[in-house]
Amino acid sequence: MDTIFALATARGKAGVAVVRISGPRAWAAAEMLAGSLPVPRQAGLRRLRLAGDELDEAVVLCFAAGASFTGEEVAELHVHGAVATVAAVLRALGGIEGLRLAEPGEFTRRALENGRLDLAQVEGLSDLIEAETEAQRKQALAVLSGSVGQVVEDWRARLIRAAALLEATIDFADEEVPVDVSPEVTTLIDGVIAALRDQIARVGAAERVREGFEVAIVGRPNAGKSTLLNALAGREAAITSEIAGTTRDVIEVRMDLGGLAVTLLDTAGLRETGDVVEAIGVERALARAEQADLRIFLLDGAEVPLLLPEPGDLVVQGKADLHPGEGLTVSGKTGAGLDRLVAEVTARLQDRAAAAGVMTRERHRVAMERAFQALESARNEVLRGSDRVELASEGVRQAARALESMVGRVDVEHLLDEIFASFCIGK
Ligand SMILES: Nc1nc2c(c(=O)[nH]1)N(C=O)[C@@H](CNc1ccc(C(=O)N[C@@H](CCC(=O)O)C(=O)O)cc1)CN2
Ligand SMILES: Nc1nc2c(ncn2[C@@H]2O[C@H](COP(=O)(O)OP(=O)(O)OP(=O)(O)O)[C@@H](O)[C@H]2O)c(=O)[nH]1
Ligand SMILES: [Mg+2]
Repeated sequence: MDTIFALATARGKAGVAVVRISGPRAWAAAEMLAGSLPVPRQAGLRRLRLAGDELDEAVVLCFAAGASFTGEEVAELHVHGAVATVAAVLRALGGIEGLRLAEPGEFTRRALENGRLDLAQVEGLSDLIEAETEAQRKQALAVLSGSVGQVVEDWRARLIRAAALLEATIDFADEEVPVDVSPEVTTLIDGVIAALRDQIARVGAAERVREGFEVAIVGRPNAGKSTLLNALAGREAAITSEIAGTTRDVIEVRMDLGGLAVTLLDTAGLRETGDVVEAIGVERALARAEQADLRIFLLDGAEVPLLLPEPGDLVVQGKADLHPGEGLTVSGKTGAGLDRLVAEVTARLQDRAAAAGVMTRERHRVAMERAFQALESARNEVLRGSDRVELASEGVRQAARALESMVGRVDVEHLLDEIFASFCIGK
């Protein structure tokens, strides 16, 4: 097994940078530079040297094999965060026999291979590193902590028991079976089916928390959509002008609304138009608005053509400084009503986010769907009578295997490259 190393902290100038080394030669490599090592899990201040050349004064931290993030022997060099210092330390490590630079996500891949993390936890760690808002952070941390594995293990244990009960009746098929297991088996299967149905329905909300909700501002040309977007973003993200039909492309602004990641979309003003380019803009506006989680209809007196509000959408009167109206009124120009609008959007999205469950990815949904299908047919076989028990137990075991794929107990090699490709080097 190679010993790998990488900068674990972000690239570029910083107060302190951490270089991580993992593998059988990690301690030996750290000792070559530091002269001596502190006892495991205790920080020690050391001068790092290579062939008499002083590299830095660093804090060194070691973890023993079997008690580290990767499960391997690990050493960390906490050095001054200068670009040149990091470069010198990485160069020094690269010159040591048996050491090589880690690939993106390779430390985490080793943690997975050594059973320190399951596949869902790896996804949680990836999400945690990407987290920009409180809701993303909390959701990712729960997944990293093993919440998916716990739920899957509970379901799996119930299914294994159901399969064992069914198989017991196969073994005793020729003899007199003392008890009819089908009531207990159906109870077990029905319990898991209900739990699956509930969690499947919650994946969508969890995905919105993870990826961010989309909120589209729509309205007629000149309604003040781009001015409103700029006011909400706090910067001039979109061009505004008194000419109707100014915006053509969809303009995206990332925001944090009450801890939720939100992409706010400014769109072309909706109208029938002979202008070819503007017509493309209107098409794009309609397509994105239809996909969005919530639409803000910004009115300037008249109705918005070409698009109807859906339940849950917001209808807002714009240019409140010119014509004060009823209900929710805003002015992108003066800022009047913006706080209320933001509070209203936030509340609606928080309602939807509250439906998020433990499972956070399409991959989880697909696995749960497979398990669900297998259990539905297994349940039918149980109800059809004793000559179908083998099919029933096979269905239950198939469901258990589908669930296990969520945490990676069954073959998942093909997924790993994709997951780790999104990791940064040093993680
Ligand atoms: N300096 C430093 N800080 C860090 C990390 C790190 O690798 N180094 N982490 C990296 O992501 C995170 C902490 N995660 C860690 C997870 C497990 C172990 C670990 O040593 N696990 C052992 C022992 C467990 C225990 O003592 O309770 C194990 O699982 O056997 C260390 C860090 C965040 N902060
Ligand atoms: N008085 C007043 N004028 C506004 C307000 N919001 C926008 N305007 C003006 O209305 C005109 C159109 O504003 P935009 O924000 O470009 O309108 P839009 O809806 O993005 O227009 P299109 O991109 O063409 O669809 C500009 O002259 C703005 O200065 C407002 O709240 N009050
Ligand atoms: Mg505009």
